Amino acid sequence: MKNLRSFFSARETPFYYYDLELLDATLMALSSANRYGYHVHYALKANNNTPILERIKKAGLGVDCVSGNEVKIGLEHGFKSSNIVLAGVGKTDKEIGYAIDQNIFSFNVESIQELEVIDEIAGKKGKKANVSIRINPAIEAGTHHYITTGAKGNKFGISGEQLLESLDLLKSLSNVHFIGLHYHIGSQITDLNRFKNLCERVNHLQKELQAAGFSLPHLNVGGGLGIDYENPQEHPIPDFEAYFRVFHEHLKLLPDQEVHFELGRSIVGQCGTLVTRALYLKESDHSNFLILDAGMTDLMRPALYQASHKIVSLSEAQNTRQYDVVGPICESSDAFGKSITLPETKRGDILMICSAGAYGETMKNSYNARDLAPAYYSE
Ligand SMILES: Cc1ncc(COP(=O)(O)O)c(C=O)c1O
Ligand SMILES: N[C@@H](CCCC[NH3+])C(=O)O
Repeated sequence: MKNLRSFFSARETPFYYYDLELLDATLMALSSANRYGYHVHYALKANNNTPILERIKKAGLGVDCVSGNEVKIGLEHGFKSSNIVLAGVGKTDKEIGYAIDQNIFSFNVESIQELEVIDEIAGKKGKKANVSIRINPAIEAGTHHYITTGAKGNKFGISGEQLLESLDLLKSLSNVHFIGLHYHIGSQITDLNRFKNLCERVNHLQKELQAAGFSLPHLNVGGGLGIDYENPQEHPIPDFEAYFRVFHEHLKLLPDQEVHFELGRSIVGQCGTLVTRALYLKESDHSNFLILDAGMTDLMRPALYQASHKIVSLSEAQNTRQYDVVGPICESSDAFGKSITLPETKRGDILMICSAGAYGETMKNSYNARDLAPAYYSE
């Protein structure tokens, strides 16, 4: 911590700091837990910084993208097009055309109309596009409702029934190759039973598809494994062993069927920290405010999902106090936590907002004409 304190103190705040050794250790743990030959695609939306992507590529992962630009970033960082999947409910014709030109591994198709558009665009190019159909299994992920994606009423994918009703159409489209099913039920899922429920839904639909004469070579079960935001120091690496075991034990695979995952947060979440300084302290009748120079423009998750990130103070004070920790943005939702116990803090003290590696920088913005926080790395 001593070295970090001087590294942090010498720099203008706020900024992101990444522990690349922790990222490497996380990638090692992921790879040793994957004893089943699963294909893991990194969800690039979680963090697309070059040093991070370089390590992920070196570890042999593919990428999961949600826009043409993300496909481009993946390719520019050396990921093979045969290891790239593209999801998204609103793919534009331009993005579809680009991904077809790049020969990506598969489109994760989110509506019947999109399927027809991909078929048409591929036909014009004289190509055949691989497609997996994204299924909304209508199960609860037990996470904040803004980050469930496979529950009733979510915009993602189509129902299993809709797929079964569309099989004749699928057979009739000559420019798409129906290779698999795709699922992703949500993010920051800590109850592994939710994934067991997913496996049961997958098994059920696979049985119906087989009865209809479809044996698909690929199954993509998405990502969503959560991290420990409360105790990041105690649990810096998620339990990938237990996670993969759920799928190994509960998925009923067809002979030679390949399984794909799309993990984001669990790979990069814990290696990133938002480093900030105390700007002002202000007591009112109701609150004791600690006003930071980092805010919701740097890390949006607390304002958007009432998410809580552990705050660590580098103050050396012995006594503690409770603070309402807020940012400088002109929004009352710009707060990192209420009644947080911290060492007594004074203007200029450095604080770390932990577990900010995933959906931190990729969601940062310049509202209030703010500067974008830069990134530094442990190497
Ligand atoms: C389609 C898709 N795949 C994968 C992910 C990655 O999720 P996570 O970062 O929770 O692993 C997301 C984000 O929720 C997603 O929307
Ligand atoms: N952005 C969300 C996760 C959603 C990912 C995309 N479906 C978060 O910060 O937790």
